[in-house]
Amino acid sequence: MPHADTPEPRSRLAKPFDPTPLATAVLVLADGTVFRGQGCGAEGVAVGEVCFNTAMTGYQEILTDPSYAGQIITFTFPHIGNVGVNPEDMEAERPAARGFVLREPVTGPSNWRAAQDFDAWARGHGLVGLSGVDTRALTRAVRRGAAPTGVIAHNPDGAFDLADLQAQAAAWPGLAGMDLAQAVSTPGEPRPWGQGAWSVAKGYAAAPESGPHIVVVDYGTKHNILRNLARAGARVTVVPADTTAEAIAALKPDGVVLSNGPGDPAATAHYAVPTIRALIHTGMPLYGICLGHQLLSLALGGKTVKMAQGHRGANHPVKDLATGRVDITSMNHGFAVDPDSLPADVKVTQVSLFDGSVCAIEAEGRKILSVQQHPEASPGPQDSFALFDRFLAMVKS
Ligand SMILES: NC(=O)CC[C@H](N)C(=O)O
Repeated sequence: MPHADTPEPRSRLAKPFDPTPLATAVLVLADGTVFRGQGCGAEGVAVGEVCFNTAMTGYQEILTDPSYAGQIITFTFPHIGNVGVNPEDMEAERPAARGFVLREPVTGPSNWRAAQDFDAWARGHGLVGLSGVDTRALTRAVRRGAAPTGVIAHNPDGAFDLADLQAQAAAWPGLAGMDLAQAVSTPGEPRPWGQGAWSVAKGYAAAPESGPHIVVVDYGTKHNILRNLARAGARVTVVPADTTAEAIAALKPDGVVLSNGPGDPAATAHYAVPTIRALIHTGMPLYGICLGHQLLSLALGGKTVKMAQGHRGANHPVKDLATGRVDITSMNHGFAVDPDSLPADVKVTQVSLFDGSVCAIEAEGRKILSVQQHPEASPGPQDSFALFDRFLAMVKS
């Protein structure tokens, strides 16, 4: 009971969190927890691993990062939509994420770069969304449940069979053991980056036609990795995830980049590791980013594990063990390299200051650059771009 002298709440903040009578979307976790809110983006049902990203900017880049295949992304930053969406900020042709969860209704765009409204864009891409959720409570539930499975259902009529949605969530197998790289990889033949309709038509600077030739094995590469390689002076060719070492060698690369990508690295290993091992054997300079770093570690004899808490955000401090320098990085991973599994000639060179997990490795006597972070993701905003130049210097040395 309130005290008789308690003043009436005056501010808007004192209103109940979700006063809307009809929930037009729900998120149901496998354990039966239900979050109600307002639907946005596409109507329909989407199932996947529920994760959260703490970045304050870059929602379009996050939603179009192919590494999010099979996932529902909770944005802990409340204002999503304020800069709209535009063709230059796509990290892939289309989003691979399953859906998204927001605190506030989608904010209308107010930015000179905005080409489209976020809500309409999400609808057009079939991304099922939910707003009006207490994302702090959901984030805590995700942390407690170690990446739970969930189902988002968006139906303007507000009719939901919660038991059925929970059953769908419970039946989803989870990301552990799932190979998703092939599903998002470049299909078909090797493609030059920076020439032709794929990139120039979008207004990206053309890649140089000379310079070191870098082959990117596309396990779900973000376009900004390709742009950064081109910026650093490389001629770039993108090949499908299951390309053999012989087919890569036939392209006569000066170095090979193993890209980021979705799913469980151990499930992708059966076709990726033989290729990477053969490349290591030839002495080819290799640069592994995120999933690529995990696959490189597997190829060197290590193991990967599913993390209790994934890392997704733009302010993840990483310490270099040799120099003591700390970089603020962008991260997006739910698996990590097990440091105890690495053979004696492979050293951990960088660790996360959040949980001590492996952030970079070095292999004795080999031209290998291998990082868990996303150096192309502009966290600082340019702190990590130098890694691309470092790789090209390694290629030329
Ligand atoms: N961004 C990535 O490449 C992610 C790698 C891997 N799918 C993970 O979740 O750990």
